[in-house]
Amino acid sequence: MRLSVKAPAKINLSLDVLYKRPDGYHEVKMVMTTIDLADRIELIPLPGEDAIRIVSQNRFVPDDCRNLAYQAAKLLKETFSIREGVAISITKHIPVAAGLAGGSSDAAATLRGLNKLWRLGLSVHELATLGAQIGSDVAFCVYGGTAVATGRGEIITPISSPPPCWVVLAKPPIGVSTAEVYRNLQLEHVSHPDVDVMVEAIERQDYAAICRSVGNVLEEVTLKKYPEVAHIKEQMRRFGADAVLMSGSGPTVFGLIEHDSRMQRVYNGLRGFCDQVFAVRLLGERHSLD
Ligand SMILES: C[C@](O)(CO)[C@H](O)COP(=O)(O)OP(=O)(O)OC[C@H]1O[C@@H](n2ccc(N)nc2=O)[C@H](O)[C@@H]1O
Ligand SMILES: Nc1ncnc2c1ncn2[C@@H]1O[C@H](COP(=O)(O)OP(=O)(O)OP(=O)(O)O)[C@@H](O)[C@H]1O
Repeated sequence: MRLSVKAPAKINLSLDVLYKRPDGYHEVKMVMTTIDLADRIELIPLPGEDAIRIVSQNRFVPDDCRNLAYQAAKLLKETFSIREGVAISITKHIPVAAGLAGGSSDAAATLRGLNKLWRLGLSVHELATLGAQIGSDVAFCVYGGTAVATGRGEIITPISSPPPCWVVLAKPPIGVSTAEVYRNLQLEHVSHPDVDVMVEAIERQDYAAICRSVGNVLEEVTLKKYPEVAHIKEQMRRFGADAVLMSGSGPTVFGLIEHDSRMQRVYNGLRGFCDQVFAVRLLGERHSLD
């Protein structure tokens, strides 16, 4: 039996960093939500072969132990002494190194899928705890939907999904190192978004208040190094997006837009000067994962 699993991207509607921890990670508080831009993971059993193989046509995706989906399969195999092999075919739609948690979502989808394929019977919480060993964003990606993430990002509290809207994404042709962005963050010099105000706006289903409350403390770091990200933000605003923000450590910028005609204008406008532009719906709900 082969299994197909959807691996959606995330955006950070609000991202605050509280302090740097003794273990080198940063304590964060953020609101994350899934969007309908997804990789497709296929899990294919390898009878009589105790191996993990990664298959991908995308030249930016490693096909060895550096791949986060590989690490997810290895973690389950080792933790539960599984002697079965699996090929993991990854069809990439999420841009790589974009701030959209593409690799993390592939790892999370692999955990969810192998839990079924190998009949492990693990709960979402157990899968998320395992996922956190692979990367800070993996726990959220296991849950999907909309959640507040705290700790280094691995403590997940699901919340209501925001009201539906369009999300237009634009990624300039640069890759950003998450570690470097955190390293260059000067906490005493940045303005902090109010994550609680965002959560309340979502709970009230107040679209205008959600748009007013978006904020990302990492934005200043990436904008300073890559002026093209600031340019995309300006253009997205000019074309009429209701709210504009960089996702995660960047460089992808997203715009929230309520009306179809406005979405079309923003999308077409950005296509004029940016290669990677997507217009997708906010998923927000957990049941949209499979
Ligand atoms: C920027 C975000 O994508 C927002 O959702 C995440 O905070 C980053 O999550 P991620 O890419 O899964 O990050 P990891 O792979 O765990 O860590 C990459 C590097 O980012 C830094 N890092 C990450 C998370 C965190 N809370 N504090 C950090 O300082 C660390 O230097 C770490 O070595
Ligand atoms: N399955 C995967 N898909 C894409 N990249 C992967 C994968 N596994 C490992 N990688 C590596 O991870 C690096 C970061 O890619 P990814 O797309 O996950 O970044 P990101 O979206 O910025 O992540 P985050 O938002 O979690 O910080 C890539 O440069 C690539 O070498």
